[in-house]
Amino acid sequence: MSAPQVGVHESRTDAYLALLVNNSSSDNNISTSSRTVREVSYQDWGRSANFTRAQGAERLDYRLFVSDDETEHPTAHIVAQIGTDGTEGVPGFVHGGLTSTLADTAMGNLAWHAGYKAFTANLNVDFRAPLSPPACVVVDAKIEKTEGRKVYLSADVFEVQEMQDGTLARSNDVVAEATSLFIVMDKAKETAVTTPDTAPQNGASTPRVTNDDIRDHTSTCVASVRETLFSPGWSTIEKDYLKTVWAST
Ligand SMILES: CCCCCCCCCCCCCC(=O)SCCNC(=O)CCNC(=O)[C@H](O)C(C)(C)COP(=O)(O)OP(=O)(O)OC[C@H]1O[C@@H](n2cnc3c(N)ncnc32)[C@H](O)[C@@H]1OP(=O)(O)O
Repeated sequence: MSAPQVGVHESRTDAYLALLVNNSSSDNNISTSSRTVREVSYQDWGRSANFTRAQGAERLDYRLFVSDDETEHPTAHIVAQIGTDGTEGVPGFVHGGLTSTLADTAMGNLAWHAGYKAFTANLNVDFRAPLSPPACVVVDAKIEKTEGRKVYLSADVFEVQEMQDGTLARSNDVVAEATSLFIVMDKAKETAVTTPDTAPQNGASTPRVTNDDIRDHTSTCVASVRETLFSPGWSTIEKDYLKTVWAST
């Protein structure tokens, strides 16, 4: 397994990633220290015009991980920051479509990485608690079952909260619960799917978030979370967790 390709959010999102491992519980079997995950790099898609990547630090940024072990039950995980620019539905609250998109993205990618070239045919989302931007969330997706061309998946969205002592923790209260049915495409449709090599180049005009973008971020809440994540303490913890999560590091 090759080392993860780290992006500009290395310090922050790797700290979030630690939460995937740190907050294991009996009812959440994906977050065990024995599970290895690998990051699905933005680079893996070349410059494809991926909708969720056409955002910015003030809107949405995330990293995607899929389990990399030889398991019958692969999982996918997203750690995301939802900014304050254009992310609201009801004023003051994150648009449910954005939350749904993150769930769909985690489930869709899981399906594809498990070998199912499939479309979302049906997506159900129960919004359990409101989310206020800026927010940090973790999405955990898994495959429930498959029947012929049908792939049934589920995803839970949890908020990452900053504790009084400045540490981060994943809330046990779910923000949203999603279920979906993906249908493996028939051969005719398969030929229409652009691969990273042939994808349109319009992604080239999509600016990647830079460290300057992050530093320029003016939201006090996000700034506070960011400060925590960039702190030296987190760097140490991050390395320890990376050793656990990525066997090769
Ligand atoms: C290199 C790595 C790249 C990785 C990239 C990862 C990208 C990840 C992207 C991230 C995520 C983003 C993801 C995205 O954005 S996917 C994009 C958004 N989704 C779409 O555009 C899908 C649009 N719909 C269609 O194309 C067709 O309707 C599909 C393909 C879904 C089925 O049409 P098709 O003609 O092929 O199939 P069929 O009609 O013969 O039906 C077959 C069976 O399925 C059952 N059925 C059908 N629909 C439904 C339904 N709604 N509820 C319940 N059941 C349904 C149907 O009854 C039948 O069952 P049965 O009679 O056999 O029992």
